[in-house]
Amino acid sequence: MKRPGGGLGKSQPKRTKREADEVSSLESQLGEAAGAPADSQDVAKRFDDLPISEYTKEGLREAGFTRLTAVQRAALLPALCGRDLLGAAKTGSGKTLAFLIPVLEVLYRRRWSSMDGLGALIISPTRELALQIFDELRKVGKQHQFSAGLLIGGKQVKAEQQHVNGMNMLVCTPGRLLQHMDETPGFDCSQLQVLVLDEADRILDMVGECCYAPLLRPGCPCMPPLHQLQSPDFGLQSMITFASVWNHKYRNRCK
Ligand SMILES: Nc1ncnc2c1ncn2[C@@H]1O[C@H](COP(=O)(O)OP(=O)(O)OP(=O)(O)O)[C@@H](O)[C@H]1O
Repeated sequence: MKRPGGGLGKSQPKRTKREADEVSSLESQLGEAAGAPADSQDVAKRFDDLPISEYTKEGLREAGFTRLTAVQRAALLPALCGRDLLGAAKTGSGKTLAFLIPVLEVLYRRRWSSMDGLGALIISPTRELALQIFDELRKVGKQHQFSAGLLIGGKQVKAEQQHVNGMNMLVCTPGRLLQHMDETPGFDCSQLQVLVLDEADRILDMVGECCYAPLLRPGCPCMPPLHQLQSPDFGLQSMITFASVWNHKYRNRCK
């Protein structure tokens, strides 16, 4: 796990004028895209043509990603515009980048810093998947300054507790997340900007019928109910859920 403020990649100075200009330009491009009818939007085929930061583009280039997959073409622009997303696509179709890029970009545009706490929570059903997501996050987020942590079973919870409250992004499995909610003093998810459930159908099978509101456990003090997180008093901009199979059970539970 990275230390608070340690960043996903190299250390960088405070936000520069170039970054501030880039954020306003991105906000205006995304504002236009959000206002345009969906069928009139020209969907980018290459990452370089997307309205995303140079840091993310550089991370993608370094990792060898140039062209969007079909699920990325369908999901990225709406998610970048801050819309909630409910998607299903088969294994290996590139869902991970379809949610990691919006996570990085929402925090970047909101000028999230090490002082702002937990801004993005990505929940995955298994350790192996969580680890894969974390590895991909480290690659594409390399140029950003955010701190990121991986919370999965099989490690000493005490060691994680020393750093978890300083993380901007967490990739976790449901059981370990619940453990931190129960046992880590000051663990706070109330400032979340983006919430991602990968393989949401499997997560819901694991945690039962309590669904997303309040995510994993009704009445949990460190995680306000979803409707509150989405109110103007809180900042949740988007919730992204993906499954590898689309079925009625998944759709009904996500309502
Ligand atoms: N645009 C892209 N160009 C090239 N390779 C890509 C692209 N997007 C994703 N990949 C690669 O394709 C592989 C599968 O992607 P990913 O793990 O995101 O799929 P997934 O749909 O999440 O599958 P799973 O359900 O198994 O997690 C990964 O190795 C990933 O790095």
